Amino acid sequence: MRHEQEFTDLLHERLGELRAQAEAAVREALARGGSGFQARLERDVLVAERSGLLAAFDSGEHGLCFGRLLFRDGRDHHIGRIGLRRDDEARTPLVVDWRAEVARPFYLATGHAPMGLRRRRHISTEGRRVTALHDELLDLADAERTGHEGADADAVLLAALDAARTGRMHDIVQTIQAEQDRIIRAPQRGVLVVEGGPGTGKTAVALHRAAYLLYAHREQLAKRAVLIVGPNPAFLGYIGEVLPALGETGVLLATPGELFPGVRATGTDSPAAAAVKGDAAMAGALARYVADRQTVPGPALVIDHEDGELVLDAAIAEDARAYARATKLPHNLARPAFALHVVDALTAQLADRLGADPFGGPNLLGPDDIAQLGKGIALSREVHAAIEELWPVLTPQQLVAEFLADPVHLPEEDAAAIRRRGGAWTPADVALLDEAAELLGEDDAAARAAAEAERRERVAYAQGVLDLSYGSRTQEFEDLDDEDAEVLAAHDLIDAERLADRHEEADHRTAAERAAADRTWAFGHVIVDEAQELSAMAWRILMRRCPTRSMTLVGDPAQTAEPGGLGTWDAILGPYVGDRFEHVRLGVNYRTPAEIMEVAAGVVRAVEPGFEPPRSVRATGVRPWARHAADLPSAVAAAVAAATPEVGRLAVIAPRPRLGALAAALPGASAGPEPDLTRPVVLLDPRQAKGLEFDTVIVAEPGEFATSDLYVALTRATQRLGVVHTGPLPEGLGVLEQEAAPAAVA
Ligand SMILES: Nc1ncnc2c1ncn2[C@@H]1O[C@H](COP(=O)(O)OP(=O)(O)OP(=O)(O)O)[C@@H](O)[C@H]1O
Repeated sequence: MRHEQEFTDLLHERLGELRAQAEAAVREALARGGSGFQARLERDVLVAERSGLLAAFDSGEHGLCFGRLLFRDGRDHHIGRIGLRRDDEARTPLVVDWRAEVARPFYLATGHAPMGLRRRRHISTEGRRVTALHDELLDLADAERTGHEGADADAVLLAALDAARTGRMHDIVQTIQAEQDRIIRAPQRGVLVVEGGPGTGKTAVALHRAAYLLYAHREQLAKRAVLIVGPNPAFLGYIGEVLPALGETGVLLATPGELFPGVRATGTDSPAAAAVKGDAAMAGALARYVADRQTVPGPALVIDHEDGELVLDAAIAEDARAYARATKLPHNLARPAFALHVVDALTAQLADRLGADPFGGPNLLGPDDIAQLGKGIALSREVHAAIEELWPVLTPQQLVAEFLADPVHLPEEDAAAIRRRGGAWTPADVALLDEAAELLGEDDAAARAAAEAERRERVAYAQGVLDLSYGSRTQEFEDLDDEDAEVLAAHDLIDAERLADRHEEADHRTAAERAAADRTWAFGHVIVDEAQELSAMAWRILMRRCPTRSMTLVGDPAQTAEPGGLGTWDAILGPYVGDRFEHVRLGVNYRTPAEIMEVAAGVVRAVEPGFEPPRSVRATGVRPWARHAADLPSAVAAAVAAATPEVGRLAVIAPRPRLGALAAALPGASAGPEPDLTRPVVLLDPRQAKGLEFDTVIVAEPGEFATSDLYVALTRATQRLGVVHTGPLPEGLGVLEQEAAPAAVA
């Protein structure tokens, strides 16, 4: 213990030195000022690079070193959240980044396959203090004893699983399991589907995979950024601290409704409307709708022009339209071809009339005269108005709003489900907007200008960095040392492409920030959580954002609830990659104790007899309970009062129509569209509860849940589950022990 404490102290000392160096470099660069493009560029590069280092050092504050590998050949490595090296000539590693290849035995070695290990040590810390050691002997011939050899190698894992929840997901670098490690480090290329039941660590694995890929392919991914798509804002808040805690910031977190820059999808669709809008048929309907806007006049348009009347008839418009469509360009980009053709035709018409030889000879106008006529026509406001009428310039917003007001090319029933005049955009509309933007060839100029204006308003980045380093001084840094110099030096480096893009005004934004403002951004890797929920139309957006198809898709078909959800992975991926995707399964549930999982599985088995849930890694001996009540809100309030733990979090999960009454009965609970999950009591509907977890869960009126929603709700608890109902219990929950109401209410 003393030795590991001394070593930890040394690491924190080194981290402090490195932090001080990075801060000094930033401050010096900013003070240097300098004018001119080159000077500013250099300063930017340095500031960005050092700020990346500072972020990594910050992440090393807690649990900097959590493991040690002692090899049979004498090698001895400490493993940490980030890597640090000594300040000697050889830059000797002090602690190795958990993602480095040499750290792998920490996660994979077993007694059967020790990978050269003699001993594996788990080091538990609180702040800078080493609190416990757990040694596993992998070489039984090893006679050395430290007194920390554990009979139970899973003690560290079980302690993590039992810990009270905080409303924020934590990283699992200390306890990644072998099956998870293989997924985290799977090759970057291609589509990897990770499937598993509730609590099998799909989300945790996806996030650690992002961290791993950013480490292993730093140069490429710092440039292109990683996109992580999650089902709702509360979920993104829940997972948002994991990657920063691992020192990674090159990631954009978004819901599918946030993928169209400049649009905030605050509206909601009925399930029927969401299903129609999510269907792949929508792409065809929109394409035909755009084609409808490329019109030919019924009666010819007669245009007043200074040199005489011009007649734009159906024949001219049809020819021009065929010509423009043949370019295969999107609508707005093909319009100049249409306009050109119309202007040429009208010019020929005018020239025929003005230059006609009364004696029947060839036209009297020369090429220059005709060119002059053409110029006049091309500049004519009336001609422009006629072209605009036949082939208007369209924005995605305008097109989709008009389409929704009067949907066409759909069966009447579908059209009726989505018909809407005005109102806020919904998440399902975002997929339509993106589709429209593709069809129209909108160049995003407006969105870019808006993003740029926002950027200018922000406090200067460089000043922000300085403030950050000063601000954090008050917290007294642990001295961390900087790991693998090569890793950290490459951290967040500004890439050549970005430099080349620079104009007079430097662009301080990270790749992730720039990606957020750019509809056409191609991400280096895309991770989709709760992937089973996405509609065919939402997949179209994601595939456009990831032309390399380097993707990790995470989901559980048994938890599918969205009406537009697609079902099988073959159906989802077939149109994009055929059958060329990897499919892996996680089978151990780390969240839900066996007692609760058994009940949840029973609910699914009632409709799907052969259903096999993931195996719970632990049992708590605490049985879930049910309570029949006359009045739901007061019974739930009493159950919450009786169950709220001193530490940890409690969630009440109820059908959406019940939330209002329950919120009134639970004044202390956080509720609404974006609840604060760090509060002791949270009130959610089952969709909001997706992906989250709480120490205690109370499910209200389970008879009103759809089966998949109920399965989600029942599997959110890490410790205790209760059910309060006024109506009958759904099949499968009858096994619950009925409990009397708490004394105060009874
Ligand atoms: N190797 C591990 N060590 C420690 N904790 C783990 C490990 N794997 C998973 N967990 C924990 O188990 C819980 C469930 O993980 P996670 O949320 O990633 O599961 P999931 O498969 O996404 O679940 P769901 O489908 O229900 O959303 C989390 O608290 C996570 O931190």
